[in-house]
Amino acid sequence: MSFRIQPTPVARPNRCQLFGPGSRPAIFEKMAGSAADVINLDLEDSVAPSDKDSARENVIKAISDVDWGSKTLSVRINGLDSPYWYRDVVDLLEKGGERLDQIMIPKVGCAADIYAVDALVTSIEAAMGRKKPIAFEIIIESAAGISHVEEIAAASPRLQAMSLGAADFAASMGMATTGIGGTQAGYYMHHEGANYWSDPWHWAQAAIVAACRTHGVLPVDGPYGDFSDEEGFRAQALRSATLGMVGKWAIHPKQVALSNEVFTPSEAAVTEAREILAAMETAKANGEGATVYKGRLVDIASIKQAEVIVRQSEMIAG
Ligand SMILES: CC(=O)SCCNC(=O)CCNC(=O)[C@H](O)C(C)(C)COP(=O)(O)OP(=O)(O)OC[C@H]1O[C@@H](n2cnc3c(N)ncnc32)[C@H](O)[C@@H]1OP(=O)(O)O
Ligand SMILES: O=CC(=O)O
Ligand SMILES: [Mg+2]
Repeated sequence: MSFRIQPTPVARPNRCQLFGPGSRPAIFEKMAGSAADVINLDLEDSVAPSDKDSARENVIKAISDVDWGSKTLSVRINGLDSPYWYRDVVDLLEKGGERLDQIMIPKVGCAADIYAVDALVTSIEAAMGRKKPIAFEIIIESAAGISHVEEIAAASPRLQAMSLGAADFAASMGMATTGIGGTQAGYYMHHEGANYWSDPWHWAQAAIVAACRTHGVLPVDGPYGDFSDEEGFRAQALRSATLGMVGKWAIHPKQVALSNEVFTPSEAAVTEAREILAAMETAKANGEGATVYKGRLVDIASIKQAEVIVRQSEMIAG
């Protein structure tokens, strides 16, 4: 326990982040017309080195030319280990216009990475007289990133969201897989003749959720590469939601509805949460801190659990 109140993350829907390569401007309108809450135009790993400059130009033009509606508009810049990132930041801030909400910093390994981008962004914003400060989101996708996840979550007041990037994470950790997220064939327990698959992403997700919740940042699950496997995506997303994450990336339009469905509290869940709140109101009126709801204990902690679901549902409904 701590006397400090846990900070509340920004109140905006983040159920699905739809990605698209900045080198593929033909899909930008389709992305804008999707049901994703967040759009991520990518300058990083879905863009070939030879296309980096033209992709940046496409993205800068699309920020103002495309009608993004009320979506959160984010651009993933290149990593700090590349020769491209500073030009991404300078051009996005100088030429991108006020519609851009956020930049995503990939492969963050320590708090100083965020400090470096923050310093550059802060200086350009001041020079340009930008009215709306740019928010940050980052990806934890390396051994260094997960090792320093808590200092990273605390690194800047600009930081709104943090994602687990399963592909680069697996590579950095030396994991024996080419799968991007989801069940991994080799990760199972064997007991009395049967195999039981476990979740190799669980510990990293739990570390991200804890760091994010400590510092008021939205925890988000990253990509699920096999976009033909809807049930695999749903299972991964359900595990993430159960663990405290608020949304997931879509790397194909097929995944948007699935993600929205999983990360929107169901009517049944909201009804039950409201009934628990009502039961606790009655308990309070009777001078009790604990009572019974559907044959199980509910107490003052149950109010906070139920409020998580009701608040999420109300925020999504607007
Ligand atoms: C590990 C990471 O870093 S993940 C994040 C970076 N990666 C990305 O951004 C990749 C994003 N996704 C893509 O580039 C593409 O979806 C691909 C390459 C996976 C598949 O592209 P395609 O072969 O065109 O897919 P497919 O033929 O199934 O597309 C179906 C329709 O959806 C459209 N579409 C495809 N991808 C997207 C997208 N990301 N956003 C919006 N629309 C899309 C296609 O244009 C096509 O539209 P149409 O029916 O009007 O012709
Ligand atoms: O950037 C995302 C990842 O999975 O790597
Ligand atoms: Mg990556």
